Amino acid sequence: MNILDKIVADKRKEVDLKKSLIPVSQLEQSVLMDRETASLAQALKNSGSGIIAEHKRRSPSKSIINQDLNVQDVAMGYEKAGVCGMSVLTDGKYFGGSLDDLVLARAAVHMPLLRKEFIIDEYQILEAKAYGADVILLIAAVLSRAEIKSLSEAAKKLNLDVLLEVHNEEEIHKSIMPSLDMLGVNNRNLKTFEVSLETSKNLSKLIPDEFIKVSESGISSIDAITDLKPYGYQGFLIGENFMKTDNPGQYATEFIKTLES
Ligand SMILES: O=C(O)c1ccccc1NCC(=O)[C@H](O)[C@H](O)COP(=O)(O)O
Repeated sequence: MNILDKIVADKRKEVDLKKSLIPVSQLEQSVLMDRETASLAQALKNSGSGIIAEHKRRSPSKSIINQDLNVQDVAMGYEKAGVCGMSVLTDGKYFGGSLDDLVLARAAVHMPLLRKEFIIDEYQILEAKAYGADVILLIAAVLSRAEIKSLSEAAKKLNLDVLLEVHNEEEIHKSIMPSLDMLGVNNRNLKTFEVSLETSKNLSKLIPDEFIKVSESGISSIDAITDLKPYGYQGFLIGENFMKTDNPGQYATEFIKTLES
């Protein structure tokens, strides 16, 4: 069983339990359900840097990255740096995140927030909205075309943007549909955890122009971004490179300043 299959098997149990503890009717009472969402796709279109900065305490590939930071400080630092949006990992078991992280970030900033989660059920999309997200992630490797359609359409009904993540050509062909806003190519091989920007480069030509292209994982330098831009990428999701520092917001500020100079 690969890591994604393991994560998803655990997630199914978690979602079933949560559905019995917190019914949909309770999620629907969140004051954040009526909040006007901000579009990450639009922010990326209008941006020179295209940075989406992630809050990530640990990961299956790197174990501990940084457990000493306050998510609100990180969010405010990223917003001040001028990133287009923030990705908040909400999985607890493998990434040390939570929905509390999402709602705390929401309380601290106005920029678009992506709920970075392994979404397999519409319930998690309602949770995303109820806890302050503007964007959800769908991972093609763990969903059928019919699931991608129903989940992305459910997100659009809540005015959430949809970022669909792919790892290969087959996943792109399976997934293309109008209810997606952004196509993210993940550079991390989930069997070996190796990262290669060649994945983004090779798959770029298969992504239709109407979708904003995002390159995800393993981006650790300005050169990487300069290298990817000619392939049509307008978004760059960066986690570990920012989070391994003592002050991710300050680091992101310097990074964006250099990128835009
Ligand atoms: O990061 C991992 O080890 C990982 C393992 C299994 C599934 C997903 C994983 N990461 C989620 C992400 O997509 C990344 O956190 C995100 O793209 C940022 O990557 P990085 O800049 O390399 O931290």
